Amino acid sequence: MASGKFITFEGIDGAGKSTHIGFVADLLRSRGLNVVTTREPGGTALGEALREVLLHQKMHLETEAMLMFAARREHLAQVIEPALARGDWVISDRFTDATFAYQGGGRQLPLAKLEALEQWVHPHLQPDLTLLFDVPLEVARMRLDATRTLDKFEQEKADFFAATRAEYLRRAAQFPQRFRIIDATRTIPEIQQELAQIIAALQGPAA
Ligand SMILES: Nc1ncnc2c1ncn2[C@@H]1O[C@H](COP(=O)(O)OP(=O)(O)O)[C@@H](O)[C@H]1O
Ligand SMILES: Cc1cn([C@H]2C[C@H](O)[C@@H](COP(=O)(O)OP(=O)(O)O)O2)c(=O)[nH]c1=O
Repeated sequence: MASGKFITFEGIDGAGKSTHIGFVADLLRSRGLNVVTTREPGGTALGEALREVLLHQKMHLETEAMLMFAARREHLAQVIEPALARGDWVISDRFTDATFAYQGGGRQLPLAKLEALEQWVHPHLQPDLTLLFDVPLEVARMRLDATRTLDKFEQEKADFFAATRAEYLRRAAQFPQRFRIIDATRTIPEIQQELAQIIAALQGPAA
């Protein structure tokens, strides 16, 4: 059986990543592949309950980081690992890079602590492809303001998002083999055209 791949979507709030998840999933499904779409924090009943707490309650920074990884542990056990074991493709709206970017970059938690949690929770698994939707802060903020009531993270100030974005870009440079930086200031059709090319290259001609 062909083995499925694990694709993650990342970026600061308002970059536009959620807009494109359905497009990429449909692209893969149209080629006969089984695709599971999911999100973090969340993806399981417990994970969604933790998401409610994480997005709306104030807490110690280390509690926040550990709850992100607790939700992830459940998500891996219940959704991601079984799907990959079946040969399905998995698309997750955020994964561990988000913890490095938000809790590490944005909130300045030492990265070594996050690396320790990562080693604990998924020592042997990394995404096959991480699509980093990158936009300047002002663009992201404008897109967010236009659409919704802001949660705990979305209410953070510009310097928080500058540090979050910088950590995402630092990780993209650190792991160039799995990251693709998407210039998300472009129009949705332009971005979709690039996504289609990236997915075609990932999938290979024979699939
Ligand atoms: N390339 C784009 N150009 C203009 N608006 C966009 C673009 N991509 C997304 N949007 C809009 O920006 C808002 C935030 O997009 P969303 O995908 O929810 O962001 P994210 O998931 O990264 O927080 C939505 O209203 C969406 O329609
Ligand atoms: C997965 C993850 C998300 N987050 C934050 C980023 C987002 O602000 C928030 C929820 O992510 P997201 O689902 O992208 O929000 P929305 O549905 O509003 O677009 O959680 C972290 O701070 N650390 C993490 O590890």
